[in-house]
Amino acid sequence: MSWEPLEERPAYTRVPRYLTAALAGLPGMAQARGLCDLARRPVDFWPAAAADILAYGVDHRALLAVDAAASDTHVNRSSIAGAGRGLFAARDFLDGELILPFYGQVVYHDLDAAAYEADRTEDDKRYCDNSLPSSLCATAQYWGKRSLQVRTGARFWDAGPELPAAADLVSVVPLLFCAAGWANSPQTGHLPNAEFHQRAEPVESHAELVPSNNLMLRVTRFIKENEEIEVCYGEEYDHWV
Ligand SMILES: C[S@@+](CC[C@H](N)C(=O)[O-])C[C@H]1O[C@@H](n2cnc3c(N)ncnc32)[C@H](O)[C@@H]1O
Repeated sequence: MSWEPLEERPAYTRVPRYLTAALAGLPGMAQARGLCDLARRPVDFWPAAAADILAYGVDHRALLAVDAAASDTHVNRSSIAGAGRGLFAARDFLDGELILPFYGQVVYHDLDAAAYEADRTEDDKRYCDNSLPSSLCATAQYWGKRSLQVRTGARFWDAGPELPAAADLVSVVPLLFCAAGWANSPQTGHLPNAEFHQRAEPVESHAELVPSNNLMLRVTRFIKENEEIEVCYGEEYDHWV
């Protein structure tokens, strides 16, 4: 199976090769067809393509496990009390290593405010591409909790004429199966062992998703096998709500 980008599309507008290749190994012809389709689409169309795949019955937790395993990590109960689940190293990682990509959907408005608007119905509070069935859409509150504010800078991001000009800082909601989206921040008094690293490569206009490999988790000090990977939500990426 070939996973080359569509004609005239830049290389980053693909599902990460390791992910598609691993997913393609899952059983079922329908899944395989769906995964091929996802791999061939530019990143802007992922939400719709992902919905198709999920509709075939792929469990997003299985995809998450595959995504994590492909980067020698796993998602498990956090070592931090009350923090839910977290991201763990499945092998030793050296200082400076790029661990795995953070990819997800860009949301151009204030998730925080939306989550607490009392007069909106539950349906209104769901955020998704129109093509996603509502059962697969996360609520604003869920997205708010898991979103990361990414400073794009004009040179990174030309939001396009139909989007708000203030796309300098956008909320990015990781896809359900993006393992990097499960990294916690260290407890007070503890030091992080990783950071977000944004590649200084311009992103094309109208990008609705942060492409894979644009934003990576990078090791900042030696991480031992089975240690939790913790990242400060920091000055650049300062707002896990
Ligand atoms: C990106 S999510 C990380 C995955 C999350 N632990 C989960 O199970 O969904 C960020 C959320 O994790 C929790 N969290 C992260 N770091 C934490 C910490 N040091 N202490 C307590 N909760 C934390 C907070 O609920 C935060 O909104």
